[in-house]
Amino acid sequence: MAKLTSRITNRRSVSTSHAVAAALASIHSSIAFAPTRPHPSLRPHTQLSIATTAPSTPTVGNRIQINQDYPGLKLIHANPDVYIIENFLDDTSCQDLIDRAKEKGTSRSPVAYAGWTEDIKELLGLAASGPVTWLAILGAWYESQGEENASVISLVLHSFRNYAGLFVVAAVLIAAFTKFRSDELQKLRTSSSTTLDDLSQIGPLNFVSRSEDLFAPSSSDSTTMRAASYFEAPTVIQYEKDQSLAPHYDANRSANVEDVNRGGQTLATLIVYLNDVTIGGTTRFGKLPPAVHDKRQAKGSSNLNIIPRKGDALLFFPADQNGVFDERTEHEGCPAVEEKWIARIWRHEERVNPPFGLSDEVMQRYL
Ligand SMILES: O=C(O)CCC(=O)C(=O)O
Ligand SMILES: [Fe+2]
Repeated sequence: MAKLTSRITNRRSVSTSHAVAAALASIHSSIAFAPTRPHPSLRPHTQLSIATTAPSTPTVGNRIQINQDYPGLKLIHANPDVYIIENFLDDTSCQDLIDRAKEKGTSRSPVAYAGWTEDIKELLGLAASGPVTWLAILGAWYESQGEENASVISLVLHSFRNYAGLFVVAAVLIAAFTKFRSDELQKLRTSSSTTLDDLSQIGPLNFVSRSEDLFAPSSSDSTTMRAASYFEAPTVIQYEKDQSLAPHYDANRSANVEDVNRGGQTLATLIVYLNDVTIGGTTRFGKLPPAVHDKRQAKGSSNLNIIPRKGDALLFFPADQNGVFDERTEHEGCPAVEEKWIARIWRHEERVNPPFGLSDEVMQRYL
């Protein structure tokens, strides 16, 4: 034991461990881990991608342009902009969307763990720069105690070997934690839903064509693709009593990696309420103040909290025109007391190819 103590205070041992630490640090920095941020809080995001985390926000810029002359468009919160569009869909279209969803059959709404790639990188980075490195060095130093002629070289070699083993263990534990987290997220969304991409039907057709008019690029926009190219196919969502969607973000801070097949970042969310709801089932924005003068604002709520009214649409922008995540748009579907039906279109940053988006043939034929 005396030998151990003398070695640990020995100058050469200290500088050796510094050298090993520096060597190991250079290994994991060359793997280019993301810089570490405060540990994320668990939040849902739905694919509906439910976002688990609010990012450290770079400045949010302007939202995408919309047709400001769209009939019935009413701004109920400015910066971030939230609009209501009265009578966006007629009763027949609302009922058709419900009937088509029932006909196709709905299933438990999926929840994707948005930001999982960033979270894994971050956790691996934290583990690698902290416990993995120090345990590797400590283990190597401990092993060297048993050796007759322990040298700096053997200490370094032991440290590298330990580092590799511990890194694999950390990666396995982080993967298991990520899977657990992903399973937990599923509980935060209890509705059922389906997508409708058959535009020969009146409900989906009217929803998509009106959304095209709303999102149509202005004349100053150089975009040549038609507006519906950027849409995910409409999703119809049913909430039965007590079903809800916990606070979440529709944007994904890792959209450029995780949502490449879905057109990248979600730049706008358009929700149409398909039936009247007199109690419960409101759409609440927990970071925004109430729209006190609007009749759709839930009375007594200290946040922007919209009462579903058949045919009305709600429009907001989860990210700016460059895809920068806007954490102020966090929102939730409050627990339903009465049955609630909505239809949703997400407008993405890029073309959304089938099967998530609409095919060129369908758009040319029906729109
Ligand atoms: O049900 C609601 O009111 C909100 C739905 C929603 O946020 C979504 O589908 O992303
Ligand atoms: Fe949402």
